[in-house]
Amino acid sequence: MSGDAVAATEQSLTPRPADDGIPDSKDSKDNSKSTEVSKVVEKPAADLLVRLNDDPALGFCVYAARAYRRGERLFEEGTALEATHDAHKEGVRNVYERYCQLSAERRRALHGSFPYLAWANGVDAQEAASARTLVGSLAKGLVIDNRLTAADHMQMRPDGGRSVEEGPGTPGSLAGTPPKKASRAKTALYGLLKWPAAPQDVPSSPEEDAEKRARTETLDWFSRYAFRLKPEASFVKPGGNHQAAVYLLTDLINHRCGGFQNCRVSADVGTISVLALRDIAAGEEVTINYCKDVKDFQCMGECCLRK
Ligand SMILES: C[S@@+](CC[C@H](N)C(=O)[O-])C[C@H]1O[C@@H](n2cnc3c(N)ncnc32)[C@H](O)[C@@H]1O
Repeated sequence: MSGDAVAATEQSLTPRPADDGIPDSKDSKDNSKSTEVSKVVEKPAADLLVRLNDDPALGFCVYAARAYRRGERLFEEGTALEATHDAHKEGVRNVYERYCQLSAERRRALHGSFPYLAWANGVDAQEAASARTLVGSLAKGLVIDNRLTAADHMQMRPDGGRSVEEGPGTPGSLAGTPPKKASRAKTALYGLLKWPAAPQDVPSSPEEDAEKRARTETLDWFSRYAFRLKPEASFVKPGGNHQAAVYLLTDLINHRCGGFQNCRVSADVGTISVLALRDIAAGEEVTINYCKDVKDFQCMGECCLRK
């Protein structure tokens, strides 16, 4: 993968306009019914486990639960949210609208993977953590470790340094400390991204304030996590607007500098795969290289800590 947050995928994608890639409960055979989630999780870890790292700075980490051979696919998953997202054109960004159009179940799954998104949209932290099992039930061929409690979850995701202007209990406010959000080097690509400031002289209701914040933060979250899809795979032809997408699990894979990563991503119609670049041992952390030339990003992987 190249680039920071919204990185171009290695292969062309053909987006599915009416579908964000996660199978609906009704059309999946195996599948996303929450009653079956525990069965899936109880099985021996066939493919992959997601666990929290002990290091609070890194947040989620993805670990291989068995050995993989070079070239082998670790897992594949559908797109969790796809949107039109062009850094230069405010009018064509539809991230928040696409998020709101998702079914409640799909939004819940996103909250499970992305506590920051949950916070931005006023979702209770415990509720967001409990939704993590959905990641396992919606993504294909994945086994998710759901043994961690919501408390563990929040301990591992401390305040990312953002202040909450309104205190708990204020009407329309989002109580609590926002979970840390990713700050990949994608900011270089989407540095121009700024939601227009609200006019100061127009009084707004608490509800309007809450929605304004949800819009701003949802867009910010997306710009940091989304993979930018190649132009030829966009709804709009090359030279037009950019499509970008987030994935429930692939987005939780941490970075290692060039030569130290053990995987790469490869995108196909509505899905993304994670492929082993070399043999991977059971228990090893799955890593990718976010970008060849990562700026404004202090790598805390062993590749840099050893230096
Ligand atoms: C795409 S997310 C990866 C999943 C992330 N651990 C999480 O819980 O959301 C990218 C973020 O993870 C953290 N991260 C990943 N790899 C890192 C590394 N090598 N050094 C420092 N931070 C890293 C940074 O906060 C980065 O902004």
